[in-house]
Amino acid sequence: MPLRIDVITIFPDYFAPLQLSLMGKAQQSGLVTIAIHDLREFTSDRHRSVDDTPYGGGAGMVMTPEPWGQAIDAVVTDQSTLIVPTPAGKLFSQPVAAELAHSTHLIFACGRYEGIDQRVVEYYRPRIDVRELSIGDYVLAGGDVATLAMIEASVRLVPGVLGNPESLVEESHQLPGVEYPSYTKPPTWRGLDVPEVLLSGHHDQIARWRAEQSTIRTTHNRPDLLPGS
Ligand SMILES: CN1CCC[C@H](Cn2ccc3ccc(-c4n[nH]c(N)c4C#N)cc32)C1
Repeated sequence: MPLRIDVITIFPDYFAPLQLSLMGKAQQSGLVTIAIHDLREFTSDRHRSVDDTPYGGGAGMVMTPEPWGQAIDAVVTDQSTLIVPTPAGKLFSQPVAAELAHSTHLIFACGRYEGIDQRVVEYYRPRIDVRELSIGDYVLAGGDVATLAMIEASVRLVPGVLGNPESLVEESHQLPGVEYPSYTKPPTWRGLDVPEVLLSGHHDQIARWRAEQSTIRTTHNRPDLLPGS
């Protein structure tokens, strides 16, 4: 059963990249089906409006609930998971990507303006799995880029999508922390040599060096990922 993904957005063109590279191949292979829906197709006024002023005042506009209700109702099943990208959401992570990769049906609601009327989440929460997710502690202009990131991170984990499953095995055995540095030909580039141990053929020494490099990089760049931190 392929993973089905429905994306609802006011900027369908944002998702053209999903036809390229790994995501495109995953769709061609039938492992994943991705459909993009223009929210404005679900409006009923001649201006095809999707936003209005916020109750309680405040800057900006809020996306009105009815177009979202119409659009989600058009694709939802009892197997659906509704993903709502928002800076207020739980942090998206590799374990979450792995969960989504094993879902049956994902619906991404890409908000804009100041976000989507909260009653959309409240309406679907008793009916299906609803997840408000954030891709990081910075503010984007909408949920579209976050949706692209979450789709790519999740779909690459769908069995059969990655040509070489070995890379997933290596990734899953990744020490707590960041990856070691990678090198390829030429052995010397602009006077800079590849670390000798990588040319030695001594796999135990290479594994030890890579683990050391991962720890050094994690300590410098991401001490929060160190064990016991
Ligand atoms: C000034 N306002 C503040 C609230 C959000 C407004 C823009 N916006 C509207 C919809 C929407 C969806 C996601 C995100 C977002 N930002 N950062 C992340 N990690 C996200 C994720 N996932 C941002 C969004 C801008």
